[in-house]
Amino acid sequence: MSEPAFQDQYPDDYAHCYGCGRLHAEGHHLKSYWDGEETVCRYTPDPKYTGGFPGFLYGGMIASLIDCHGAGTAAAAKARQDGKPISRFVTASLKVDYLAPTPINTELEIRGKVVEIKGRKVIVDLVVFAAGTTCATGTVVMVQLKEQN
Ligand SMILES: CCCCCCCCCCCCCCCC(=O)SCCNC(=O)CCNC(=O)[C@H](O)C(C)(C)COP(=O)(O)OP(=O)(O)OC[C@H]1O[C@@H](n2cnc3c(N)ncnc32)[C@H](O)[C@@H]1OP(=O)(O)O
Repeated sequence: MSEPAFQDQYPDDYAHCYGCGRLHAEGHHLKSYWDGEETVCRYTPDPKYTGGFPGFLYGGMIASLIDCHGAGTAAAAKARQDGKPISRFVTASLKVDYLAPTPINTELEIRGKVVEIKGRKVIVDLVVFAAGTTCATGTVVMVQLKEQN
């Protein structure tokens, strides 16, 4: 992973996201990278993000992981296709299926796969793994900001 994370390539004006903006003082600072044709993001949730009972992550945080890694994946895929620097995408649609409880204090692996790039729209499928178990899957529709096109 010698290339900078996708999020570390966002222009400064677009790097303030709570989930993944490098310039957000209190955010999660998620980092996404290429891994062959897929993308990967690793994150170990803190117990303060506990869900309904101890030891497990709350669903909103899982959605955030899918959302922000999906946005990074869309931006990187569009940049790679067009041979241009990374630009900023926003979430138009976010779907999550929760398949198994997701532990905290365990490194999670979020993997992304591009389904479609059409104009400013990129669709990405995502999977959240914990110690080899598939905990959640998701699909996002990301749209490139017009001023970034
Ligand atoms: C980052 C900070 C920037 C700040 C400086 C700039 C400000 C500029 C405001 C941007 C807002 C930022 C918000 C904060 C960033 C988040 O926190 S991201 C999480 C929350 N997301 C949002 O708040 C996004 C709110 N939604 C929107 O702004 C607009 O609906 C969108 C998503 C930009 C799309 O609008 P649009 O650019 O007019 O795109 P549009 O031509 O309608 O659609 C493009 C394609 O996407 C498809 N599409 C659109 N919506 C959907 C949907 N819901 N489901 C499925 N497909 C869809 C369309 O069908 C179309 O597909 P094709 O026909 O080409 O196949």
